[in-house]
Amino acid sequence: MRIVTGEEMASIDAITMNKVGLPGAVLMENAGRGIARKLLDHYGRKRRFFIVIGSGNNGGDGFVVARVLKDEGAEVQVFIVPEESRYKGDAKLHKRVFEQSGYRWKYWKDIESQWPAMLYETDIIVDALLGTGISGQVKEPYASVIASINKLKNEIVSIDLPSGVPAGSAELNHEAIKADRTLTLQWTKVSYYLEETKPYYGEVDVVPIGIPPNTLRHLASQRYIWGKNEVVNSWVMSKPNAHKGDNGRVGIIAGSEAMPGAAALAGSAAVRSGAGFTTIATVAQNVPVIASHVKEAMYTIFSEKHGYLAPTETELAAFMDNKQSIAVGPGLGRTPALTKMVAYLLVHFKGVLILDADALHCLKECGPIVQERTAPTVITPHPGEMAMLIDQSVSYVNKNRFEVAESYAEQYGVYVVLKGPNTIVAEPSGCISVNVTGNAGLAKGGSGDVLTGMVAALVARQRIQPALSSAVFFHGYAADLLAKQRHVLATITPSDIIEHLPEAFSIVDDD
Ligand SMILES: NC(=O)C1=CN([C@@H]2O[C@H](COP(=O)(O)OP(=O)(O)OC[C@H]3O[C@@H](n4cnc5c(N)ncnc54)[C@H](OP(=O)(O)O)[C@@H]3O)[C@@H](O)[C@H]2O)[C@@H](O)CC1
Ligand SMILES: [K+]
Repeated sequence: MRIVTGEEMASIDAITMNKVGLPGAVLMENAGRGIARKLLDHYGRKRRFFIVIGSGNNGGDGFVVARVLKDEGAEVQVFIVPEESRYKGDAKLHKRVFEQSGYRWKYWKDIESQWPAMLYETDIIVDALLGTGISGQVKEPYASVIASINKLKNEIVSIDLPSGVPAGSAELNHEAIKADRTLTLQWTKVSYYLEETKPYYGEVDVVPIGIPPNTLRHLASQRYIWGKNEVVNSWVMSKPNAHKGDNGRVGIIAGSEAMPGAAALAGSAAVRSGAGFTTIATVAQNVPVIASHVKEAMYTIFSEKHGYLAPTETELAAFMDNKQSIAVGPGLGRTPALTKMVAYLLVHFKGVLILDADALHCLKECGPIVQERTAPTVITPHPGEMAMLIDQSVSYVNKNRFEVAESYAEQYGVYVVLKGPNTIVAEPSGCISVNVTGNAGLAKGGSGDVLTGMVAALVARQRIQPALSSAVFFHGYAADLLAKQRHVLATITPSDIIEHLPEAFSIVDDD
């Protein structure tokens, strides 16, 4: 499933109309009919609908919804916001079809003074004011209509997107509809995955409108949702007679005297995610503690300085040998020795190198080496670490997650796993996949260490892009399974996530 901006949606609509030959009025009929069907299925015919309609094609969808609901016997009141003369094209056509079906609309401005009272007698407000065609700040009279609707307690369902919310960005410094549900057309929009705009959408459901998949080849951007189907379809099963070497040799360089837990979590997650051999490199005094938690791993003791790892090149060279992937970062602390270690691994390690947590802070100094590296490099920053890497604020990163991840991946030739709600995986090619699993239970120290271990295990035995996106999926999916069982998100711990990985992985039935 693709994720699009308003401009992209408009260009695919235009290609469908002009090159494929499917008229816009048919797409609008499909859209309105699909939405009406969802409304009837969800709320039933006995509910009272109040549809507010704007002047563009989103309003045109509203006329189709109103007609189909009325045809089905539902109680529907229809109000238009602009002057009647503003309608043109497909919206004008469907306004006429609505009228010629024997149905009537009223002007919003004529009922404005009584409408809060009218709405007490209404169950559901359908918002067909503005869609993907909005530009700039919401103007009057739309701004006042939106503000009035938001004050009510009625259930609000938006068509395509909540009116006022831009489709492709989080630029929102004006009033926008706060929907309970959004029935979005054909594909979800970028702003649904951005922290600032997501809450406006409420629950989201996708309504196909009959755009042929073939038209997608005209889309330059490649943003996808990575869901259960993608995980299952891309998963490479272990051979029935596999031996442990076939399942990947994974190295985890993690932990310092004060932070043994990060190494235990990352190592344990790698083991639970199916790594054939997991070797944890850490400081000597940590080994008994970590080994009591991760019995299946092997241990390498690196030289240290004041309780922090400071391996020699010989130690690093020996550790790299035979490994398909190495993750470095969790619990290491930011030391000059870490920068040297990261630089050495970037140059000499020929497998997949995953840089996380403290190791990310070395990247700014190692930029040119990263660009020269031919083996895959993966970085797993949270928004704060991403902001540090590009010298921007966290809020800038949150508002521009897609662009930030994509441009860093392309510039440095790395795979960026930008964490947060709806974690993004950006490939150096510009392809982006977005995760839809996970919940607030993951917002805890240690949760990132678990993901790092999972990533290290999966990239060692699967193709890199599906491995990254699927690791993120399983991490969130385990949290969702826990949420279903316990309901209290705050009580979910990273160790619980690791324990629930077998259940999460069961969707790929890898036995
Ligand atoms: N055939 C198709 O293409 C299909 C499209 N589809 C549907 O169409 C939607 C996109 O339609 P669209 O492009 O007509 O834009 P849309 O969001 O309805 O509104 C644009 C109008 O709003 C106004 N306006 C703009 N900015 C404003 C502002 N800041 N503040 C206030 N008003 C503002 C401006 O009106 P004006 O002021 O010029 O009267 C402008 O004309 C899409 O989301 C989907 O629902 C589906 O039916 C499938 C087929
Ligand atoms: K809308």
